[in-house]
Amino acid sequence: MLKIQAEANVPTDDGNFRMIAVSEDVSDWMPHMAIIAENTNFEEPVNVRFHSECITGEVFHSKKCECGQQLDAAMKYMHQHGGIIVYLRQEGRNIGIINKLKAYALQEKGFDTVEANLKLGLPADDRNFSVAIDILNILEVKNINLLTNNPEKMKVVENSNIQLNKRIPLQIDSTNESESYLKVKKDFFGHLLENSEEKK
Ligand SMILES: Nc1nc2c(ncn2[C@@H]2O[C@H](COP(=O)(O)OP(=O)(O)OP(=O)(O)O)[C@@H](O)[C@H]2O)c(=O)[nH]1
Ligand SMILES: [Zn+2]
Repeated sequence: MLKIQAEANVPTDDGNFRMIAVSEDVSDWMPHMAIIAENTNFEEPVNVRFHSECITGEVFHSKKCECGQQLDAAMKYMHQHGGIIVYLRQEGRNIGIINKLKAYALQEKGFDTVEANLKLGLPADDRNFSVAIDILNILEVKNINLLTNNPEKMKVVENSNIQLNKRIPLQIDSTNESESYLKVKKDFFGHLLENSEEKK
């Protein structure tokens, strides 16, 4: 059963967060994390971000995707308004870093982010967000504002016991390197992304 294995307060550049490791087994070296801003008010709808791991973007600042900037923006948002980042160990839309790098190698040959996964015999997106719902239940969160552009994440909340009060967009402007990736997110996955021109 999924449970809290350990928790502690951690100061960051974006304020203080309670960092909680959640897994089924205490020997799990890659537990999911819930990080809770210190000003979070559980009596009101809680700002929540479900964030899937992306070591290339978050740690090494890859320009191929916007994951690192989304995580930074989410931390700043939670610091300002209160809220929780549920950090899910779903590297590469849950195909793992080895397969993601294999997919990147195919992307160098011209395949897009979806085609590359399929070419490897893997699903375009192998994530299941029900674990994020389980984590919110462990934290006794009942009503949320979800920071996302991904309609799949919204669907999961709508089909759960947790109330979705509203969506808060978390859009990062595209760069030359991320433009085609974000276009596939919009066209194939139906992400709620506005074009930069439309935004102006
Ligand atoms: N397989 C694969 N995964 C990728 C690629 N680029 C980024 N990712 C992964 O895509 C995932 C993006 O996760 P999120 O930012 O939580 O979610 P999202 O589906 O983009 O939805 P948002 O909530 O709108 O950001 C991470 O797990 C990344 O590692 C790629 O080219 N191939
Ligand atoms: Zn990424």
